[in-house]
Amino acid sequence: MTRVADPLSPASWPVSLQRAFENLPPVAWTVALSGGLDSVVLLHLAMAWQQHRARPHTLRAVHINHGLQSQSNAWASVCQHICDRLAVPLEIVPVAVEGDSGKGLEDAARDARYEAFEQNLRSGEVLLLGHHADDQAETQLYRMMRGSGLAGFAAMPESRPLGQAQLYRPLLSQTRQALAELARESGLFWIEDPSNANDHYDRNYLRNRVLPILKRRWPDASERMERNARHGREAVILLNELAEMDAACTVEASTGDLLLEPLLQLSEPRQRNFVQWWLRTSGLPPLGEKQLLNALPEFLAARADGTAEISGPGFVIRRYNGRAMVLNQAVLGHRPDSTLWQPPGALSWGEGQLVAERSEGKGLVPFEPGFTVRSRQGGEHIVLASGQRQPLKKWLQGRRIPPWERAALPLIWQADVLVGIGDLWIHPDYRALAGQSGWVIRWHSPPFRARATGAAKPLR
Ligand SMILES: Nc1ncnc2c1ncn2[C@@H]1O[C@H](COP(=O)(O)OP(=O)(O)OP(=O)(O)O)[C@@H](O)[C@H]1O
Repeated sequence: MTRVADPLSPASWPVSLQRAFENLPPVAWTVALSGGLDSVVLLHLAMAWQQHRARPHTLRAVHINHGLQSQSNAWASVCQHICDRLAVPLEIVPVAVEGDSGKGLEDAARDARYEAFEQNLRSGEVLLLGHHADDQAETQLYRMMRGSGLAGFAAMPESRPLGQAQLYRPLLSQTRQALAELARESGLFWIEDPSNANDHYDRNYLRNRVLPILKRRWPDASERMERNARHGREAVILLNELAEMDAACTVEASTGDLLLEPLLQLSEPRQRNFVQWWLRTSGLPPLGEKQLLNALPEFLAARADGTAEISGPGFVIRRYNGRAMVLNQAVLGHRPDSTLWQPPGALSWGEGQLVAERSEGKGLVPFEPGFTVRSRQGGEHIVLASGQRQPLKKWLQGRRIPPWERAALPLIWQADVLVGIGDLWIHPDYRALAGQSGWVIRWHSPPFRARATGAAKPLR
């Protein structure tokens, strides 16, 4: 960096840094302050920028105290001291990190931190993080070693939504060395995290051992990798746009199910890209490598009414009637025991519910002492309006009701006569007539389609 008198003055910043700050929305900024070099520099730069621009919007800082190290409270005090000197309000947020969540302490702490950021920020606010080019290179290498695919290669975006707020990383184009020089020249102080020296952790190993080797050969390795990451991010955007275009002809608007015929017209890589996008936008985890390469082609090529399925955590993809649908594993295969039911009132039936309301001239004629509700056993018949009998199986097939929904349907019996099926059918001889009151039945079917439990995790 070429410096004029004050190294913190925006006039002496490299153009890339000026541009990054220029691009930040002119709203309230919150700096995520860990007390380490990157975020301490970031806080001073943000302050200098605001003074330089004479912008009236507010600046504050937030420190997340994970309470994981003996010095955690000392870190919080240092952050407080730095902010007091700058007259920047600081909020210290303690979080509980669950070490036994199976993710590893580092990942659990990171998840807790981002959750705390999200809760701490108000709508329209901007959170600034101190990630720099070396963090980006480290993240890219780390994800590449985990085999995270193109999204991993794309590493961290410059900005992304964070709940109702927006997260930005204005230092991504700066190296750690440049930030350290600036901090030293400006007489800033910060804390070195002792755990950064522990090469047992993958990220530290990459930072302390691997990146220095790469930089000896290619001094600008971090900048090159950030360039690659940017290409990766653009490729991710383009692939998402392609999937959105494919969705126009392969997703049934009313149900969100996949239409198999148009999907099969796409090339195999495009099918894979689309299916992953489809799952992600439904808030579900993407398929693993083996499922994507082996199970998916088998599933797509299977007989339309075959038993092919692909399972994921909590969901299963099945096909029926030329469509693929994502089903909620928890509600499949329920066959409740036979139950006596005396309307009015509701009857819980497996994961669904039967409700009866009295009405004039409509619904099922009332019976004392009520009905018996049973699951399908096989071999049942229904009576059509013409008086003809028809096997229930054939009738259900004709209405294109998928097998798992058939199994969950409540069959309503009066003695040994099948008088109703959920709210789909009533025996013609048992319909209430004009002047007669009857039970109008509503069947709230179980939530078969898997719904998102939360939005898909974005790139960090
Ligand atoms: N305890 C913390 N409180 C507030 N902000 C933090 C804290 N830890 C990290 N940050 C923010 O995150 C930035 C990156 O920190 P760091 O490099 O330690 O993260 P990381 O461990 O690589 O994880 P990730 O990059 O996923 O956040 C910091 O510059 C700072 O802005």
